[in-house]
Amino acid sequence: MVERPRLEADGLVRAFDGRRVVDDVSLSVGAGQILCLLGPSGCGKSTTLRMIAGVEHPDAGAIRVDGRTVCNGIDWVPPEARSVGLMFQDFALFPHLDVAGNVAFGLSGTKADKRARVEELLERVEMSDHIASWPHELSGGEQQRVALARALAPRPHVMLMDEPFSGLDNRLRDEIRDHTLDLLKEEGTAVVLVTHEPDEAMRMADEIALMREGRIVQRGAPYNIYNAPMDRAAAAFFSDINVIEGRVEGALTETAFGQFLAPGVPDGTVVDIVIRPQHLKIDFDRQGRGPLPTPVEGTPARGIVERARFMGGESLVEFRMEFDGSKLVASVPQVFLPEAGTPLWLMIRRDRCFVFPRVG
Ligand SMILES: Nc1ncnc2c1ncn2[C@@H]1O[C@H](COP(=O)(O)OP(=O)(O)OP(=O)(O)O)[C@@H](O)[C@H]1O
Repeated sequence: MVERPRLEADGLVRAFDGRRVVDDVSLSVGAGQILCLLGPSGCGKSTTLRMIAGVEHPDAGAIRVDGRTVCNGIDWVPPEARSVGLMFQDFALFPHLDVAGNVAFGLSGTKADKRARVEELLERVEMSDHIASWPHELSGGEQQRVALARALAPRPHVMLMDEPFSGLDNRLRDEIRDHTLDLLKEEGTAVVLVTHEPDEAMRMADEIALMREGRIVQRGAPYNIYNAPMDRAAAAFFSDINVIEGRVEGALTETAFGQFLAPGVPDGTVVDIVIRPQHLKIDFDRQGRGPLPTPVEGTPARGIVERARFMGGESLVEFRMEFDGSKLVASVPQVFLPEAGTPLWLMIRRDRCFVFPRVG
């Protein structure tokens, strides 16, 4: 039997001043699954989350938690009765309650039951030593861990998180993210996480839903979204990109790097051939001679190094291409800092580039 999703939303719409900021958004999340709503500022991520939480009324659409309708234009279940936990960046702890009091806040049952759940969760977020501390005595990361324990304490079926880690410094953020991920998986909570950071989505998500102007424009596993973006903007959202212009003739585009396939694209269409810096291959050892063309890597083209920078995990080398003076950037996963003015041959992995008809 197929397990029913814990959270389902169908056709959510929300307009402000006649403008649809959420426009027909549907999603479903299973137990222990993390869905990331990813997109630029203002694309409607938070409004979607707020509708699921029940603090914003949709103009249209339905929401179900474990198959129970919590909102559909007729029925309305208030936020506190939806079995939905919330964790936001500025979701502060109650300053007048100690750590135990904060985590116990939403719990019902006997005093002993509540105490047991508080202790269990604090142990899992490694905050047992702080059970009697006050919020102001904790660091930002510690407060975040208590907030996570508090949100999970009532065993919500669905957890909604809006940029929950953005207030933390980098090192702490990675640690807390991993911790949070483990805990959410263990609890089997269905999670919707809102973020505008692709790195965060790649790290946390089982599925990414890419949003743009109120709509989900692409969804899939992080690997698929990264490796098969729907258009140039989707590719550019995840990393810097290089773009080579081409014009289609007979389902092919002729460029200085050889031919690229453009199946189904009408003749005369201008296309963008998009390639990420790590897939632009530098041919290191040719003493001025380019390598022979291959079916996978096409024809080599020569560029002159303009600048090379070491970024820690990679070197970024900027080239001015001889064929048209355009700029291309290659990423090399090691220290590689050629002098400005050095000519080098570049090749493009055919299986790593995307060909999109140019928009606008
Ligand atoms: N209560 C409101 N009244 C009017 N406009 C609103 C209201 N809430 C949100 N908006 C507008 O709706 C659009 C979407 O906002 P939303 O907060 O959902 O975007 P977001 O993708 O979460 O952005 P961010 O990452 O910046 O939080 C924005 O243009 C915002 O100004």
